[in-house]
Amino acid sequence: MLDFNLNPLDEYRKKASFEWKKLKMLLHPEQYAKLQDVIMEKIYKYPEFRRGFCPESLDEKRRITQRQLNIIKESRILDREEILINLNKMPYLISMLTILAPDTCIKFNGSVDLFNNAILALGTEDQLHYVFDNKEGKINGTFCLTEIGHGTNTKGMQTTAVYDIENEEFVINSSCFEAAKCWAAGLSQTASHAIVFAQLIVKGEMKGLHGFIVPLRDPTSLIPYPGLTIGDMGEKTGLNGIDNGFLVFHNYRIPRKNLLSKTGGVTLKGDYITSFKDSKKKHGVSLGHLSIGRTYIVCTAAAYGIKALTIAVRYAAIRKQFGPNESEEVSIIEYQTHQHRLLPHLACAYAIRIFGDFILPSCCQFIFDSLFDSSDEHISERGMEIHSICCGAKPLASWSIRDVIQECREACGGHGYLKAAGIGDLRDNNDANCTFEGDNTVIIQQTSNWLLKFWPLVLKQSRISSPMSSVDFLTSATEILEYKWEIIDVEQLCSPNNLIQIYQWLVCYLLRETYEKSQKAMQSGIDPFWVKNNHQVFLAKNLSIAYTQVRTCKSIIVRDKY
Ligand SMILES: Cc1cc2nc3c(=O)[nH]c(=O)nc-3n(C[C@H](O)[C@H](O)[C@H](O)COP(=O)(O)OP(=O)(O)OC[C@H]3O[C@@H](n4cnc5c(N)ncnc54)[C@H](O)[C@@H]3O)c2cc1C
Repeated sequence: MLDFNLNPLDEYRKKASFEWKKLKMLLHPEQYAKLQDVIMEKIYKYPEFRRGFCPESLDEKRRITQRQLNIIKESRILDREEILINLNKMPYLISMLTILAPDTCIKFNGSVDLFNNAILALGTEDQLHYVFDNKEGKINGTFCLTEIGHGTNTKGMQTTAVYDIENEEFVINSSCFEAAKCWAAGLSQTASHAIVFAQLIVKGEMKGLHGFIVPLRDPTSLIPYPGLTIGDMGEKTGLNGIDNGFLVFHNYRIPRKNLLSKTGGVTLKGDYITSFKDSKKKHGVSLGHLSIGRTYIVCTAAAYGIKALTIAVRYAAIRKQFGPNESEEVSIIEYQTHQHRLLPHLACAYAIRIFGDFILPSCCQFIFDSLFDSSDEHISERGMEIHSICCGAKPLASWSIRDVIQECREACGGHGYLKAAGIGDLRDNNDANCTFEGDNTVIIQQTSNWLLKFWPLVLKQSRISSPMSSVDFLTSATEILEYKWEIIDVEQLCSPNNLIQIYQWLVCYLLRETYEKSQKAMQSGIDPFWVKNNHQVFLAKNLSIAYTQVRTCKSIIVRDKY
């Protein structure tokens, strides 16, 4: 590892109480540093990855993003088969691409991963060719769930797919403007195929939300097919290389075989079939598959935060204001307030980065096992657990990094507000992390809902264990709640084991409080919908956060366990 060239940061680099090379090796083991070089060599030869500082038009941004996406597909950098050889390299790739080409990295997630994973999770073997075609760049995917009228409430979605027995086709319609699909990445200009979620209607009966593979445009000319109105969402606060669009269906027909029918299919004669026996199992597995985007977000958020902190900490070492006398000014990093503002965020970004190193490979491993290894009897429970961890991890990471970036911006004063400082773009890009793949405030409720199922087992004094062991400590919940700490100094307080014990106590406490208060409210006749709503702010939301913090701390301590 090369030393830095002489530069104005040397004064502070020399003062470090640790060896920076050792720390770097811990975070970036040599094999990944080499991988980074290999990838840079692969893609840096393309001018699309060497961009200047000139502002680009919206069209140009989008053209470059699509070109970059094609290059990533062609060079197979994020190819599933490549990654399966060493799952741990995935977070490094995502972090690197997030810094190099954030829009492209996010577009890859929407148009390749979400599209392909929906087919792998919900589709059948005959539909796998779409996955390969998408990977090879023969088609471009997009994922259309959100509608104008309903985003997080998927049950309320109004796009319909009615089965036409005579023609063996589904007829898709947007019943009103509110049913228009919106936001999907790549939909506006580049996607040739979409995964569309619509209410399935068979013989006049509603069968609930189902996924369909819908051809949108000719893959070569990219001209939309008749029966569709496709438009653009317009310029966004960030990530403008991505062509997010909207879509309205007018009696649009697709073949019967385009229904993703792993959990429920329709026969030629229009009978709805579903394997009730293991539908619960399939649900858990599907949720696990669809978690991958949230694990990406943990890694992209960490990468944004680390970049913002690098800028702010370096700036703090160079920037001088005030001093003990008129002739001497000191670097702003010397100010207690400045350290207090930046250093906890630095620790937080490290923690999220390491958590990403754990959660993304865990999710990839889960997807791999669920597809190719039938020996895991608990695969469905594992899917549920991955889903529950990710529904806490995405909010924790994106909210924390939102605060990290904002503090970094302010810590750089007026210069931090310049476009050229780069912090504003990081803030705008991370902002979307709080909303897409499920709004933070809403998805975090999935984590607490899952945790609440374990409290009755605590009351029965049953042994609690889960495939990824994230709730095993609840077996000792009663003893944990009795813990008394005799901590004498900060060092002891911050020892990893103490921190985990403290967070575990908090999880047990919040779990007991949320459960007991909800039960009491329910017994008094309050509707379960309002009971859940009324216990979010001080209980359920904090419960999910504390549980995710336990997982984060554990991934730091035992980062090589998984
Ligand atoms: C850049 C970007 C890219 C996107 N890409 C895609 C894509 O590729 N495909 C796709 O299908 N969608 C995509 N989306 C849409 C995204 O998934 C939705 O915006 C998101 O799910 C939130 O839905 P909504 O916008 O309808 O917000 P709403 O659900 O209307 O939420 C609005 C507010 O109400 C609050 N709220 C809602 N319900 C509750 C509740 N029960 N309890 C408490 N508070 C609540 C939320 O916290 C939120 O603050 C994208 C969005 C963005 C910004």
